[in-house]
Amino acid sequence: MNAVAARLRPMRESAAARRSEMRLRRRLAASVRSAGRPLAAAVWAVNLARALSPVAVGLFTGLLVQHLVTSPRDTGGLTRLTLALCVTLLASQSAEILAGAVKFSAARRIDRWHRLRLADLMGAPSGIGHLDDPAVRQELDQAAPLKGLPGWVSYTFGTSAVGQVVISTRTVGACCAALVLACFSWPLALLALAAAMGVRAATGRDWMEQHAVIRGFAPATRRAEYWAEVAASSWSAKEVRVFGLSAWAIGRFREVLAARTDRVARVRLRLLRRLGGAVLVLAPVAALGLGVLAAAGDRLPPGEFALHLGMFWAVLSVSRWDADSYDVQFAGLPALRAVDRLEALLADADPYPSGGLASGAPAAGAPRIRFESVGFAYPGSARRVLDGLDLEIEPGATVALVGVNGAGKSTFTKLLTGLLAPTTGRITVDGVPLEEIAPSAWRARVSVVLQEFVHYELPLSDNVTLGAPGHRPSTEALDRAAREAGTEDLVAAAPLGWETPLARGYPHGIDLSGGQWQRIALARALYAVSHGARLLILDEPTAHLDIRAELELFSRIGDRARDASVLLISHRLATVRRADRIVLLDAGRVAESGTHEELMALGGRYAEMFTLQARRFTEDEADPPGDLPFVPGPAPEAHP
Ligand SMILES: Nc1ncnc2c1ncn2[C@@H]1O[C@H](COP(=O)(O)OP(=O)(O)OP(=O)(O)O)[C@@H](O)[C@H]1O
Repeated sequence: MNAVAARLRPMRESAAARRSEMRLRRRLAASVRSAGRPLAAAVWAVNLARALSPVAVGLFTGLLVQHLVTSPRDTGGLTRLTLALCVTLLASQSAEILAGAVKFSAARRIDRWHRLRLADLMGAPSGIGHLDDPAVRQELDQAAPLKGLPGWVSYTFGTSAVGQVVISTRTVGACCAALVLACFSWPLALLALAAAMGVRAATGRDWMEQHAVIRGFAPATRRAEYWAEVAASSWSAKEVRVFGLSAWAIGRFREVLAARTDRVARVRLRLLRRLGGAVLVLAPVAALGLGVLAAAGDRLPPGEFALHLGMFWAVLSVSRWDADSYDVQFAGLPALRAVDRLEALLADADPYPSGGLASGAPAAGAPRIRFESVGFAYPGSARRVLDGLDLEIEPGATVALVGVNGAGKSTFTKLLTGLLAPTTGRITVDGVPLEEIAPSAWRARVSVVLQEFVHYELPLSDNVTLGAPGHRPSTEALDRAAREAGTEDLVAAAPLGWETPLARGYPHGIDLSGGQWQRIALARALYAVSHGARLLILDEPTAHLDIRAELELFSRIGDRARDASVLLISHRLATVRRADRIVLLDAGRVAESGTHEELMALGGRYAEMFTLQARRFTEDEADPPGDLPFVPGPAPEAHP
């Protein structure tokens, strides 16, 4: 009994897999609705017309031949049948031409809908942990097949959804043709269907193998295309010329392409020999032989024989493996499977799943923040970037966080903003655990200049007011932020003032230097402070500025920073020396903490790093590192 069950299991599994694939195919075809009703209806109608036209052509051809043989003098009947055949052929050609245009428009709209669906999915969690999760990235790549295989075919979710409609309607057409055939001969109808399915299965394996070969080359092709881009792009032009990289980069591109073409050609030849010869030639010939034999034996009148032939070819159309089959197999179905897996993965991706359910919003003033034994490891990594970290940021204080590259300073800011949740320990704001505060409420209290701040290709004003998107933009606040961040000259000189687009591609658009972009990011953060943010996080806020510009900038923003607690991260120790407290991060925890004077007196790592930097400045005869006036002042007693 068990042996029988064991034998049946693979069959049951493959039947279940087929049923699941059919469900996915139905979902794929149904997603054509996202192109809008009229366009979706057009996709179905045009493709149905394409699929049924071989049946109609076969029918009218058979009738015409029969009429020619039986009533050659009936010119009226012959004319009507000829006209019907011509109209059918014309309709068939028109449907072919229309199909391309309809597919293009529908696929674009479906792609837009699909992209928004993925953006909604990825944007739903309030944190960013899932963005770094390799499993999520892999599913996202699979779910968004917008590029296809590099340098080979280009398919998208939209083209594969329309492709599924093409395949479904083609199957309907083939079944209609088989039904017509069955009216005359059931065996022939069955033989034609079997031949069609056999050819499809055999050539399907051929396509799969070819796809596997091309996929195997994908990483090399991607690299080669990157080199071709390096050789010909404006962003790389200077280095390419100075280093003389052009010929080398193009040579790499050619090498990979030649190797790939050679491999694919060999696979295709081998497969064609093995499969093509046997299946593509023998099966149709064998099936057609039946009809020919029947005709030769006078059992089929010529008209019916012509109809048989037409129907036979119509049935065989379902055996075709073309771009649509390819799209569905390698883009549409994998994308839908990946969307399902992505939904499951992201269902519990919120760093604080219960965020905002409890008492909630922090008080209005500068917050008191405590990190209590906080540990953190990135997903997929065993290394604890933070390990038992205890730290308090008092209301209105300026705390500087220093440490070597990779010490975990930026990770600290991600935890502080609730983008990531601690693996162990907890963070509290005014005594309330961060997981009990709604992410949106907490983030309205926080303003940041991140190391990798965003260059928005938007007007200058939007680049600043995005710091407080919930507030009506005010010119007064804009001008103040510009003054404090030192961008007022930039705004005055810009061709359209605040409305100047910060991108070259737009009319009157301008491009900014690294330092100017950094000032814009600062203006954005200060604009947020003037709209209620009470924790200002500055992660290397002046990395692109020279030391004089930095000095001048900090003297300007010192006053503004008085309204908020400030967390300042910088490798320039001269920048941080006037902070209320300097915290040195090492091995995932606070190694040293105190004022500049206290830490220098301690003679530990901070003192060593500061002395090293000071010596370098002295040797370079550059500005001494001692006097940057970043002095937000003592913590106020109470905050309105
Ligand atoms: N998304 C991530 N996934 C996995 N590991 C990460 C990720 N981001 C950072 N890390 C690792 O965490 C450690 C701390 O990185 P972090 O960026 O917080 O350091 P940092 O002190 O800000 O460094 P730097 O001074 O260079 O900016 C590094 O070892 C880094 O490789």
